This record gives sequence, structure tokens and C-alpha cells, in this order.
Amino acid sequence: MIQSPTQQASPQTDLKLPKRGLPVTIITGFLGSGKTTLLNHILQDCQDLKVAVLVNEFGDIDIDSQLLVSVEEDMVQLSNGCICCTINDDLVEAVYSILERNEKVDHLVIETTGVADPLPIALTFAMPPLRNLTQLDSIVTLVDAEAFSPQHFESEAALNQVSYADIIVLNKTDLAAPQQVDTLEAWVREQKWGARILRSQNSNIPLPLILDTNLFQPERYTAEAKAMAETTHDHHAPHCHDHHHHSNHLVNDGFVSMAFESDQPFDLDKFQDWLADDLSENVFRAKGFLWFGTITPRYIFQLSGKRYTLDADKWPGIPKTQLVLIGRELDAPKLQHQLRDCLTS
Ligand SMILES: Nc1nc2c(ncn2[C@@H]2O[C@H](COP(=O)(O)OP(=O)(O)OP(=O)(O)O)[C@@H](O)[C@H]2O)c(=O)[nH]1
Repeated sequence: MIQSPTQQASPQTDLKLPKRGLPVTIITGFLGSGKTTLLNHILQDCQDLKVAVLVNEFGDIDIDSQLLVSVEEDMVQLSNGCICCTINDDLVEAVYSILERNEKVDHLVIETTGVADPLPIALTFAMPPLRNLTQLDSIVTLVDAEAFSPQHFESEAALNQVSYADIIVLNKTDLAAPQQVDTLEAWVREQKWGARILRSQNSNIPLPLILDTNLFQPERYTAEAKAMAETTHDHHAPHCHDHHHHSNHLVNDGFVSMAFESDQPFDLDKFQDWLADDLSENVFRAKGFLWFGTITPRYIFQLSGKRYTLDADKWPGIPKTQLVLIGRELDAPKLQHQLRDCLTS
């Protein structure tokens, strides 16, 4: 049973609370910056540390959770909404469900969507009811060293991800010239003085630099927490749509997602032609599992900006095409039509 946020744990409940509050790391970063890659790195390298993960996806299909190394029993998915606003209550309940487990959990890692504003999420941990049960360790922000520029995305969320970070990881340095990374680092340093700045390829960072760092400083956000508390009408978790600093960031940024699923395979040539000639520039990010024929492997498709990869993998079950597209002002009916045209006839 999920304990209601207003209830106190009683001696009769079998809720096993960690002594100093469960350490929590928030992984954020713009679309395609390397968050899931970092989460996989943590899960693979965490050794004896028992890590629970909470994955928030912006699309209707859980792609990221299917890309994680096997952690089913320690994972909670929060799909089809953004934990910094529309499904913030679900975040609190998901954390309760993790705290309620009989098995000891040492650390909770949360992967936000690429369009999330981390501040309302951080404040959710810095305020009751989660404040006494958890300890926010740090906000880790991934930045795509090749694609990121302050103007490029014109996104309130992307800038807030940098401004509120305790640790900023300049990732994908293999795709950027060293001077470009130096310029980015100088800009990032100006945005968030005092943040720990790291560079990486494939989000490969020594874990002691990002876990159990105790870098989050709640006292810096007292004013924001007060404003949020004042606009919270009941004892449940705060909603960021009530909070004047962060109202409607999805609307402001204009991001939408679209899902495509089919039991029929794609024609590889048609699909590649569509990518090369017809894919709208408004699509910033796409990911999914593609099927190109009855005997071929599952292909993991990742598109970030103009780059895409197709990596062969095994089908875990019956082949099926699943794709999520994320961008601004997407013409969903047209994209659905184009994708249906790529199916084998
Ligand atoms: N070349 C290169 N590719 C990378 C690096 N890090 C991650 N990638 C690739 O970039 C793509 C996106 O990585 P993800 O980890 O899924 O990014 P994400 O931030 O979780 O994406 P969203 O959740 O959709 O916002 C994948 O194809 C990764 O393999 C890197 O350092 N270099």
C-alpha cells in the first residue's frame, strides 16, 4: 500500500526508513544529452550500492526504461507527463513506494524528461512530506557538448537545467572540437558559478564524483520553497503550475511528443529516405525500436538533432515497431501518415 503523504509512519507499519533520509540524485539535461546513458553507467558500476531508479518519460511509450540494463524490480516508470508539473503527485507516490520496500535501498536516482525544469522537482524533495524522508544529494545536468548553445534551443527548461545544477557534465566531447568545449565550459561557468563541471564521453564519469556528493544546498532555495509552499493549497505535493516562476514551461517551450506503433515492419529504404528527405526540422529527438523484416534483429533507433544511429539488438518478445518523436509544433497527422507510408506494403 502506498502511504498517503500526510500520514506519519507508525511503529506498526513495515516501512523501513533509512536513518538519514534516502539520498536522491536528480539527473537532468536537454533532449538526447546522455541521461539514460549515464543511468546505465551508474547501474552497471554501482557494485554493492543498491540503487533504485525512477524514470520519467515525455512520450506515451516507455522507451528509456526498455533501454536500461535489467533493473525491473528496482524501477518505477512515470510516463506520459512531466514530474516537474503535471504528474508531480505521482512523483511523491513513487518515492513512497520505494521507501516502503522491505529490501534496503541505498540511493534513488531520478531521470527526468529532457524538457523538465529541475527546480520544482528539487523543491518537492526539499519540502514536506519528502524532506524528512529523503536527502537530495545533487542535481546532475548533462549538456550535449556538440549541440548545446544558449540560443539554439530557446528553451526555458534547458537553461534552468544548467542554472540549478550542482554538477554539470559536458558530455559527447568526442563530437565537439576542444575549443568548442572550452567555450561551452566558460559559458556554463558563468551561468552557475561554483558548480562542479566535468567532461565525458558516453556519460562515463567516476561515480564518486556524482553520487553521495552532498552538493545540493537547500538553503539557496528558501525563497523559492516559500513561494511554492504558499501556493500549495493542500498538504499534498506542490504543483509547479501553481508556482509563478515555472508556470507552463512546456507551453512556453512548446515541446510536444508523438508516438507511433505498428505490428508491421518498416521498409528500410523508405524509412531512410524519409529521414533524409522528409523529416521535419521541428523534430529534435526521436527514439525507439524498429523492425525491418521478419528475420532481422531489433534496431534501436536514436536521433538527436541531425544525427541518428541504428544499433542491432535482440527482440525481447514479438517484433513490433515503437517510435517516439519529440519536438516543437509537430504536425502529428502528417508524421503518422509519413511513417505509415514507410511500412512494408
Ligand atoms: N557520440 C556520442 N554519443 C553519445 C554520447 N553519450 C550518449 N550518446 C548517444 O546519444 C544518444 C542519446 O543518449 P541518451 O542517453 O538516450 O540521451 P537522453 O538524455 O537520455 O535522451 P532523452 O531522454 O530522450 O532526453 C544515444 O544514441 C547515445 O548512445 C557521447 O558521449 N558521444
